[in-house]
Amino acid sequence: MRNGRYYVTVAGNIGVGKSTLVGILAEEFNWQPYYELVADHPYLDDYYRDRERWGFHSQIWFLTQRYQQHLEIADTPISVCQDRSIYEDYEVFVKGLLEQRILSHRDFRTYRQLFLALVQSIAPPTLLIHLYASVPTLIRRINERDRPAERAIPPAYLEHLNRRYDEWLRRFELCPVLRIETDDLDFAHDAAARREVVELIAQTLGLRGMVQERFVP
Ligand SMILES: Nc1ncnc2c1ncn2[C@@H]1O[C@H](COP(=O)(O)OP(=O)(O)OP(=O)(O)O)[C@@H](O)[C@H]1O
Repeated sequence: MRNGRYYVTVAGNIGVGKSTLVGILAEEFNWQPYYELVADHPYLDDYYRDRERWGFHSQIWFLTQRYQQHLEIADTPISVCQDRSIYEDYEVFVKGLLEQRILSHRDFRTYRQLFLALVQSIAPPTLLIHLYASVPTLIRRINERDRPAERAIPPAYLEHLNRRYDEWLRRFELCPVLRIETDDLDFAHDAAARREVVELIAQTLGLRGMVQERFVP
């Protein structure tokens, strides 16, 4: 806890349940939620048409939005929970684009310089929650949500992202990491699973007594 408030960030693959969990934490603990901004992305259509041409522009847009959100979080006087952090932009997505040769080494180095300069001024989270699900589960959840742009996401890409998350989080040392396996933990629809996940996070943060009180019928 920094200055008497928690900053919890939720990391994980597409459709794993990050925004669902952020909503739950905001409700349970009265924290300020911060969701991912994807609307109004001015490069997205161009990017899907020609990834090599627009990948760098698109990532700079994401980085700018995320940095602004981190500044807002730093200014928020109460505890916050965040759907994806700036670290994932670089460690999972940008490094992934380099690996897939969508981003050139030259653009990658430029991005990295900017990223490293920006993160220097950002306070690390109190806790990073890594939500994990296997690819078949991710596909089921993405289909359930049914966003047109996501219908064509190849399973191999979700697998690649799962690998990138694991590789990154093995090295991550900025704050404690709580990994939650969600294949058999449906906190979106099942009240008992929701209680279980809230309790686990509360215990991890040392909030246990407070949560138990909330559960008294
Ligand atoms: N633990 C869970 N078990 C089963 N279904 C879940 C679980 N968590 C979320 N869902 C369902 O999966 C879908 C995706 O959830 P959500 O939008 O929270 O994912 P996300 O990680 O925020 O995705 P993205 O980053 O792509 O926006 C929703 O339909 C949600 O109800």
